[in-house]
Amino acid sequence: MTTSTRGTRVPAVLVLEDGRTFRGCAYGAVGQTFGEAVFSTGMTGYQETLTDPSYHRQVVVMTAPHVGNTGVNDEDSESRRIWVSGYVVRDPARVPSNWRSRRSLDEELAAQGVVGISGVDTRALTRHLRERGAMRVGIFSGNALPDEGTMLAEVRQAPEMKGADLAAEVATEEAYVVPAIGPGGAAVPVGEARFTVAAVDLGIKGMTPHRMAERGIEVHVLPATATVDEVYAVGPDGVFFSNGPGDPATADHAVSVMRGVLERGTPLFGICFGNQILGRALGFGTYKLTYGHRGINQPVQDRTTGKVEVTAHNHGFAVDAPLDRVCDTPYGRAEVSHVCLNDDVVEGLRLLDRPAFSVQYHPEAAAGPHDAAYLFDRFVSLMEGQRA
Ligand SMILES: NC(=O)CC[C@H](N)C(=O)O
Repeated sequence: MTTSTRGTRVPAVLVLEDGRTFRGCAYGAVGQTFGEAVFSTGMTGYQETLTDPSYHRQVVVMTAPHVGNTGVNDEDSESRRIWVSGYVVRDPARVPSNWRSRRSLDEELAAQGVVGISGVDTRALTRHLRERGAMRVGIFSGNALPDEGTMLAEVRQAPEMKGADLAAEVATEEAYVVPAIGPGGAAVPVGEARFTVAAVDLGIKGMTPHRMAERGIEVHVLPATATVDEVYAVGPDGVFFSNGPGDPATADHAVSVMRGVLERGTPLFGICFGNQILGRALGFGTYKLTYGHRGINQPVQDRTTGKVEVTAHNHGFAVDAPLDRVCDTPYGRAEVSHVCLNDDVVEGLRLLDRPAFSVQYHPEAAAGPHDAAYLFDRFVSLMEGQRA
């Protein structure tokens, strides 16, 4: 049973695995929770962040001081539920105000059993994570809290993100179809779309099939466990691998399915986890970033055009591929197509001899920015090229 903390001041404490603690008030559900502490720098889009399945098992610290101002609506969620395991804010809105708002963020977190904490100096916490790196954390709230030694011991027993295999925990169990959208916004009958795409769901966000549907693509979303035969059973013109939670080093099944697609030469597009899986399929390694990229204003350069885009990110791992040369892989030549201008992290991969590419960031970004939406058009061009 969870209760909302609205109007009350239930004490809460956040305990990092290195022993640093922050005190505040309960926000959302009262109880205790654990996860990996990460910070997001997005000033808007908290509903999309909370419902992004890639945040499964992460406690998200918002650097924007005011959160919850526009409440929660019935339209903007990226999936069926909130996935963050905990939520840390400085100064939540007391009264949400927006014409679409249906309930307050505090009520929504409580209704979904998500434990949060407010009144935290999120700037100090973010600086700490930036210096020491993402680490395990616990939030404990209630009128009778355990002593600090007990809380710290519990945090240190929680599972780490490195080595976590989480995609199957968030992905759909049943395949489903997102129909193409025709002129005037009408759904195109199944089977009559311009293109069919098999989308392997590793934690897909709702906006991704929508962005494809808008381009005349019928999207068959398949469970994370789908086999190469199941992918080809939908008769795809292209195959897509989604974003998702956890450590890409554990995604062996997805890597082997992707290799099956690369062998057949079907147009392939990957986003975020999908980019890391393409990296692995080509023989590159992946590694954990110190504190990751999360937010909606990260500068990325498309090295094929030289253009810089402002982009949405949510990743804690990255592909280890050389920036300065074209590499020979089992599937022909490959290169790093996109790079983050803040820290030179690999943000995209492109094959030169096969119709396959991927990006580490989010061209579908629902709260925006939309600078990278052209990547969906690139995927369409690859499918057109294959037909010609
Ligand atoms: N959004 C994603 O797909 C994240 C991929 C992976 N879980 C990471 O943290 O890097």
